[in-house]
Amino acid sequence: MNDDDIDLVRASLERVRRRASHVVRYFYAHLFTHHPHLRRLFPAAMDDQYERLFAALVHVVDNLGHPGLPAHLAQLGRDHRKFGIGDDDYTAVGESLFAAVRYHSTQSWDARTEAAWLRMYTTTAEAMTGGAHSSLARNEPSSWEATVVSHRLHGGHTAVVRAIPSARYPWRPGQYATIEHPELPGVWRPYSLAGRPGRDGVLEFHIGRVPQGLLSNVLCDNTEPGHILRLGAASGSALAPPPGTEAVTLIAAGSGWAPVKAVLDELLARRPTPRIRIDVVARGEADFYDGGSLAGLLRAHPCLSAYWWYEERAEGPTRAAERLHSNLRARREWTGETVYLCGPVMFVQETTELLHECGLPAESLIRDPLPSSVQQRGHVSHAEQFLDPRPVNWIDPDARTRPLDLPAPESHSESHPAPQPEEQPEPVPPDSGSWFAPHRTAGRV
Ligand SMILES: NC(=O)C1=CN([C@@H]2O[C@H](COP(=O)(O)OP(=O)(O)OC[C@H]3O[C@@H](n4cnc5c(N)ncnc54)[C@H](O)[C@@H]3O)[C@@H](O)[C@H]2O)C=CC1
Repeated sequence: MNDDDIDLVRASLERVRRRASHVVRYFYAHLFTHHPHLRRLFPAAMDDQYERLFAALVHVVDNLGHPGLPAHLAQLGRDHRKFGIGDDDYTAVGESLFAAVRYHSTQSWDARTEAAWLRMYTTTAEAMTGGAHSSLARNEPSSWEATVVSHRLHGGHTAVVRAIPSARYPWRPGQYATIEHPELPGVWRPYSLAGRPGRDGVLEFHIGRVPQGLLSNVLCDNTEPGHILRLGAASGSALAPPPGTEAVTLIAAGSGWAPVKAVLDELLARRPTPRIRIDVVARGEADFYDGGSLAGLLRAHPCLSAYWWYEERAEGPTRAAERLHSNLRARREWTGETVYLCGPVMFVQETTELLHECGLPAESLIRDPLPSSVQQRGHVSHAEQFLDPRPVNWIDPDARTRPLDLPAPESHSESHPAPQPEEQPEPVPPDSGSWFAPHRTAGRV
């Protein structure tokens, strides 16, 4: 497809974007009417699926022409083998997609637009089926069964689940796996792989509870050793900093610690080992659920220093992040440093902006690998978000409205001294009260 095609498809999608929820409902109605056998591939409750489909479509269209898109689609096709879909099903999906966009485009749909959509969809489907065929040629399973060997729930909100797959499960630090639980057939969600690949074959996942969430809450509350989960192929980029990196800062908030832990394990196995600083942001002092394993690593590796940032009682939920940000701002030297960052979407975005302001080059920042379809929970227009605001994913909604009357910012640490910036950090501005604004909604898995 050429640049004209890309422009036509983007313009056409932009026109139907504000009616996203109608488009996806029409799409599924069309698909299930004409191909009823495909209904079994989807969960019983489809609400979340509506958002995910449109977000995935927007993600592809936004990235048309990007050199990384074919590899991403091939990986998606490999992962879609877990649904048991064949090449013909891609044709069926394409027909329903065109029908849905055409129906909602009314007068703006013409022969040129249709031809551009056809070329876009054919290229996309070929890249996905190509990925599925190569995976089949390598004799990979279409999905893996994994038996839960341990389950620990921390602070009532984050579970560390360890499971052993029935066959070798290839993955690299920074990647994620989609999981299906027997209690929720057809509901798949991605979770980062933590720990080190290959050591004992056991896979580790950190699952945060999500208000009104489905799979995350079942994995927190109704999962125990012996349960069998199903996993899709490991996906996403392998994100460890390049070999030869001398200084690395790893920043994790909440269960964003999972991929950071995997990257950390890989870095610690390197010789020479880089100098590593870790900043962990958590809701409260007791809420860093994996402190025990980090404390062990700190004792064993002198190249490592770690800092805990957490909210005090009665503080707003972004105060720990603000204190970390003041500290990052006060750190003068970013040359030669590689930073890996993972956590709630808004936290990642704000920290990214701050690091760039501090002079960290864009290429030195490695960010959360989760695809935007997962992070953004639906790429809808501002108007639609305003009319249908998403819940803010915070465990204690009242905490957001408490007045903030706080002492000067300070940092907290365990095992190692608190970071002492050379200069006083800038005072933290009072909470602007914008926590409820729709654009600040944090995405969750
Ligand atoms: N579980 C996993 O495998 C992975 C999870 N993630 C993401 O990490 C996040 C972790 O969620 P939880 O553990 O529930 O984290 P959380 O909700 O407990 O947040 C952790 C900390 O991040 C800061 N924070 C939260 N929202 C913020 C905001 N809007 N602005 C500034 N700072 C904010 C707060 O200081 C908070 O203490 C989720 O969004 C998830 O999508 C990312 C990659 C992997």
